[in-house]
Amino acid sequence: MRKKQGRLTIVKQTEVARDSYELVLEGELVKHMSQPGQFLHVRVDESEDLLLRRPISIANIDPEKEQVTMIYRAGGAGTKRLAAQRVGTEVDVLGPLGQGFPLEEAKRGEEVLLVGGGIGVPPLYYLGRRLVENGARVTSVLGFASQADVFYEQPFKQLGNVHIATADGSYGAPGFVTDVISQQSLDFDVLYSCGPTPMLKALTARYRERRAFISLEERMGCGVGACFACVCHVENGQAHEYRKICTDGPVFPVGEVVL
Ligand SMILES: Cc1cc2nc3c(=O)[nH]c(=O)nc-3n(C[C@H](O)[C@H](O)[C@H](O)COP(=O)(O)OP(=O)(O)OC[C@H]3O[C@@H](n4cnc5c(N)ncnc54)[C@H](O)[C@@H]3O)c2cc1C
Ligand code: FES
Repeated sequence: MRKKQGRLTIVKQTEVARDSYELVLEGELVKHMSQPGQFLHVRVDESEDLLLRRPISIANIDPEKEQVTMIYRAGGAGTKRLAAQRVGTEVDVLGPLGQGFPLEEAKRGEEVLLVGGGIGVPPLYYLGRRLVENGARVTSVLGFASQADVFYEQPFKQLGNVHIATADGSYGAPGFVTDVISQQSLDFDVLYSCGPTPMLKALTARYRERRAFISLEERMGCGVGACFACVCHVENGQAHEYRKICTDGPVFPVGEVVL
């Protein structure tokens, strides 16, 4: 597939939780974006010291306005630089990249469980919107470190039932998303998840035999299949069998790759 790259203009940049920003970009490149779970590779600014792009998931798309929303945590040098960019600034974006969540796996009327942790929550919002449009019934379980980190509870509530968990117990249920799933006896036809590796490992251990899909947000370099920084091994595969998270993923069927 031909690489897509363009300059998008910042039309909104708001802090939605502690050190977490909702960034809305506008421009022609957005017309190529439609698959939930794909990501954009963002050049945070034009300075020489931050040449490496940062991968950030698509959290929402408004095709009519040609706007894409991302939600990111400003944790390191690059994302902090991005958070300092103001409305009206142009940002260099490569994408959409990767293989997103398979929407067709959830049929009309089926129960879908969205399980997100921290910066893994954003791509599940656009996924949930598309699933609801397709007639699936969506329940979301969203985990955060603390109350100050919680974002997008209301938008998710518009899609269906929402359960929030915080690790320190300051909001919602105390503990992890997996605790909530057990306590509430939540079941599903299809599960989609994105979040930290320990969470994805726990879900894989439980739901290996189920219709479940996980998105990996851990390792990335070039974003386009050229550098091998994102390689992961296939479960029970030969030593030479691998997948590239950037081009084969970031979404994989549960149990396909070694976490
Ligand atoms: C497919 C994908 C989707 C993602 N979606 C989101 C999202 O929607 N919201 C969000 O907040 N974060 C997301 N991330 C994580 C985000 O890319 C990292 O938090 C970010 O790159 C860290 O950059 P930094 O400038 O804060 O840190 P720095 O420490 O300055 O980063 C240094 C280098 O390491 C890389 N790096 C560091 N941590 C990560 C990481 N966890 N994943 C990938 N590369 C990393 C950076 O890209 C950069 O090249 C996603 C990651 C991937 C792979
Ligand atoms: S990030 Fe370079 S090959 Fe995947």
